[in-house]
Amino acid sequence: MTQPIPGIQTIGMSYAIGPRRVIDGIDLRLDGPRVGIIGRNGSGKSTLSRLLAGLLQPSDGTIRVEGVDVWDDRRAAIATLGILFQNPEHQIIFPTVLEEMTFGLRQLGRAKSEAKDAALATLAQFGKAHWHDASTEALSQGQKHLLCLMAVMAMRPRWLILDEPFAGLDIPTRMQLVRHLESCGAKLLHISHDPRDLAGYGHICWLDQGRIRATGGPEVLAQFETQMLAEGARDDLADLAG
Ligand SMILES: Nc1ncnc2c1ncn2[C@@H]1O[C@H](COP(=O)(O)OP(=O)(O)OP(=O)(O)O)[C@@H](O)[C@H]1O
Repeated sequence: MTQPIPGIQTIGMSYAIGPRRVIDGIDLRLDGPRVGIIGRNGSGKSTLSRLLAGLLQPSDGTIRVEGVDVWDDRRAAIATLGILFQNPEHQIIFPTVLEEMTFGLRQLGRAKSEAKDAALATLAQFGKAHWHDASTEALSQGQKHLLCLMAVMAMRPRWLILDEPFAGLDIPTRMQLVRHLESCGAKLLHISHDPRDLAGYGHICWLDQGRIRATGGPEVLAQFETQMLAEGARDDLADLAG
């Protein structure tokens, strides 16, 4: 049997909205432990994260994550990768922490008691065992982010896709979440418009108008920042990006 290709691989991946390709023929070969995707507003970052997570069907091309076709094989996709969004309100659907944490595990086919045990073990691992019957509505914004992270990590994904998860968080909350992420054990694909989020990442791709403009090491972040400062000096907000 042939071994699946490790990491994330896209070939000719496009996503069109009407006549416009907001993701335009992207070929990527990415592997962990930490990959950053940088791009300005409207460059297609959220669309890319949803394509890689299998939440959108590409108009063209293929996407494989650790060999899994994430659109065609949803069960394998949710066992392989998790995604954290900017706004945890869009992710949390249950009234208590434990219900929220067991939902994904049940989707993976785990029995009720097994899902509960796995959720409780993850809460304990994050030092939050006492949260199990807390109301999700009563959590602060930072706590909601942490709940989403724990709910995803309970499923033991190999990849965690982060779509600007730190926007709007204060410095201590952000630092705590970064610490949890660094020790979570999943490969990280972190998407952001802010080079500071991706400092220390070994592999960076610069997304520009739905295409990969540059890919490489940390020097790509410096190139991006230089370009953004130049655009910021002359830009007019009337010019729509993307
Ligand atoms: N539902 C939609 N209908 C029409 N255009 C859309 C839709 N969703 C996204 N777009 C367009 O696709 C392009 C890429 O959007 P996307 O949200 O992926 O960018 P982004 O890089 O995540 O932006 P931001 O940093 O502002 O969140 C943008 O020009 C956006 O206007």
